[in-house]
Parts: sequence; structure tokens; C-alpha cells
Amino acid sequence: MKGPCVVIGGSGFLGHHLVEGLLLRDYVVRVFDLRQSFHDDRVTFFLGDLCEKQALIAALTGATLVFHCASPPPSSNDRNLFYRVNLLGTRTVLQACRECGVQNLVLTSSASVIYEGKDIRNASEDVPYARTPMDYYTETKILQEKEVLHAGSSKDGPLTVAIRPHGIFGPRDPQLVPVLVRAAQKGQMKFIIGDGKNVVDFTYVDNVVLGHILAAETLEEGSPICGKAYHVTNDEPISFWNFMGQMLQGLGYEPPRRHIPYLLVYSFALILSWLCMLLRPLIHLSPGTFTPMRVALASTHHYYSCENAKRDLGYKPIVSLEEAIAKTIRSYPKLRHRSYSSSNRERIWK
Ligand SMILES: NC(=O)C1=CN([C@@H]2O[C@H](COP(=O)(O)OP(=O)(O)OC[C@H]3O[C@@H](n4cnc5c(N)ncnc54)[C@H](OP(=O)(O)O)[C@@H]3O)[C@@H](O)[C@H]2O)C=CC1
Ligand SMILES: CC(C)=CCC[C@@H](C)[C@H]1CC[C@H]2C3=C(CC[C@]12C)[C@@]1(C)CCC(=O)C[C@@H]1CC3
Repeated sequence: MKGPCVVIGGSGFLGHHLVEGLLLRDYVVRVFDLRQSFHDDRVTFFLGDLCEKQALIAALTGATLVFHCASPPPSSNDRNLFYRVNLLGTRTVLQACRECGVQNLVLTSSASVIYEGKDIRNASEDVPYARTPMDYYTETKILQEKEVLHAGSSKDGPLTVAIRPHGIFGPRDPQLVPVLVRAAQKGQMKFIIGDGKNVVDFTYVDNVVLGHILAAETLEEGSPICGKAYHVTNDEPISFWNFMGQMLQGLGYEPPRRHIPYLLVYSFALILSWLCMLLRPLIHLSPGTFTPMRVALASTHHYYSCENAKRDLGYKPIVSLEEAIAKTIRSYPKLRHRSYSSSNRERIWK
């Protein structure tokens, strides 16, 4: 038996998988979250807002290890919410860790802290943070990571390390596959934005979980990982549109085939986001998934080197991309196209 450890955000997509990974490895697990999304007799839930120190202290008392993987959803455009939770809330988490004598803190950061809409090819962790982040999510993930890594060097603080995953996917993800399928159902997935050759990282959730647990187990006084950030990916960059096409085909939808110029779509998304901002005092309009950030993510290269995680954490992905895509498709029976048939889907679309 190891632990006890606390997963802040343990009811979310990644957090729940992390809890399962920790239980498999015999950790004693507590979850701190706004809500309880599942039930397990082995897990103690503490419901509360991470911006409230007293609520956190109730969960952290007696714990030696904390994983912080809570964040507002990246699709939100609520500046105040991002600053309150990702920056001020993370400061509160650090303070609560100090007051409770928590030894180790593992932060879930994001590889997108260096992304500003331009190509990223095999970037290491030495690449500087984005100078002009494209949205409040990225802006506050940068501030959060700096805050946590800096705290790791103070004498009274917990030892800290940040894991930077990219494009997490897998069973129960409310974001990637459901958004993709909703777009396909509305007939919005007919076009490939740009030349369709952009290569990106998508990372299976179990690999991200492994990265977090290895980081926690390597983090100790004098370890080279203290105060550092690590990319954790599937280490198998893939064409963005090939990945999307495989997901869509696997669920019985037609993959996009026709091309549309990147600059045209990007300019349109930018104008739409300005319009939403200008009209906000009068009516609440939302660009939904059609934001400049998402258009850029769909059309640029963004893949990262995880050599440092391999060297310092002993990280090696345990689920290949091929297996991960198959497992994910199988996990969403409700999102399948109504005429889906696993035996004839190749014939339908080819
Ligand atoms: N998904 C991805 O592709 C990537 C995610 N990440 C990072 O991974 C982490 C987990 O992401 P993911 O699992 O996808 O997100 P989820 O939204 O599924 O999980 C986040 C959890 O945190 C909770 N939460 C939000 N605000 C608070 C708060 N103030 N106090 C307590 N709990 C709170 C959420 O509750 P509720 O749902 O009620 O808001 C939710 O249960 C995040 O830090 C994200 O930045 C990094 C790279 C890629
Ligand atoms: C064509 C198209 C836009 C399809 C929809 C898929 C998108 C919903 C995902 C494709 C890349 C994903 C991604 C994230 C969210 C979901 C996507 C935009 C993040 C922004 C999630 C949070 C992060 O930290 C970075 C991720 C990068 C990739």
C-alpha cells in the first residue's frame, strides 16, 4: 500500500483514468473535485472548489502526494474563470500543500504552453513559452506551470514536476471524439483545412496516466526532475487528418476529402471571434468549436519530443496509437452512425 494521494480534478476525464491507474498500483486514493462523477468503495471523495483553501485542507490533511489535474474546459472563453481557477486556484493548492506538509505535487500542464498558431516540429521542453498565447486557456496554463515549477525550488514547498500531455484521447473523453462526431452529424466535417499534411501528437489517456505516476515515483529531494516540465506523448506523430479520418470511419462516418484554404478558414474564425467579442455586451454569441485556436490546431504541425521523459522518468508509451484508436472507437458505441456496420464500413466509404 502506498499513499495516501489526492487527485484534484479526479472526477474529470484524465483524473478518473489516473485514479484507476493509481488503484491498480495499490495507492490509497482521495479525489477532490467540484462534483462526483463515479463511485468506487476504495476512493474517498471531497467535493469543493480548489480556490477555497479550507475545502482543500480537508482533503489534503495527511496526504503525501497531490496530482493537480483540474482546469476549466479549454473550450470556455471565460477569462475570469481561467484566471481564478488556473492561476489563483493553483496558488491556493500550493499554499494548502505547504500547510498540510504534502511532499510531492505533480501538475498536469499542457504541451500547448509553447503553441502560438505556428508549426511545432519535435519540440523539446527548452522551447520558450508562447509569447502570444491564442486563448485564455493557454495563457493561464503557462502562468500555472510557471507558478508550480517555481514553488518547487522554495524550501517550505512541496517538490514539484509538470507533465505536459498533448491531445489526450480515450474512453470517456467528453471533448475530442464527441466534438468530432457532432461536427460530422451536422455535415461540418466535409473539408480538410489546408493541404492536410500537418503532423501532430495525439496521446492515449493510459500513456498520460503512466507519465504522471512515473513522475510522482521519481520525484524526491535531489532528483533531476524537480521543478521541471516533461512532454508526454504517444511518441507516434500522425497526420491530423488521417487521425480524424480513422476516428470518423471507425464510427461509420465519412472522412473529409475536399480541401479548403487555411487562410480563408482562419480569417473567417478570427472575424467570428471578434464579432462575438464586440457583440458580447448586447447578446451572448459563442463561436463554439470554430475558434482561431482550433482552426490553427487542425492545420499546423504540433508534435513534441518526449526524449526527456524517457531518459529521466523511464517513460515509454504502453498503448500504441493503432491499439489506442481501436480501443477508443470501441468505447463509443452510442456515437456510431445509425447505418454503422463493422463488416461493411470499409465498403461504404472507399
Ligand atoms: N484533454 C486534453 O487534450 C488535454 C488536457 N490537459 C490538461 O489535463 C487536465 C485534465 O483535463 P481533462 O481531464 O481533459 O478535463 P476535464 O474537464 O475532464 O477534468 C477537469 C476536472 O476538474 C474539475 N474542476 C474544474 N474546476 C475546478 C475547481 N475550481 N475546483 C475543483 N475541481 C475543478 C472539473 O469539474 P467540472 O467538469 O464540473 O468543471 C473536472 O472534473 C487539465 O489540467 C487540462 O488542462 C492537457 C493537455 C491536453
Ligand atoms: C477539425 C476539428 C477542429 C475537429 C475537432 C477536434 C478537436 C475538438 C480537437 C482536435 C485537437 C484537439 C486539442 C485540444 C482540444 C480538442 C481538439 C481541439 C486541446 C486544445 C485540449 C487542451 C490542451 O491542452 C491542448 C489540446 C490540443 C489538441
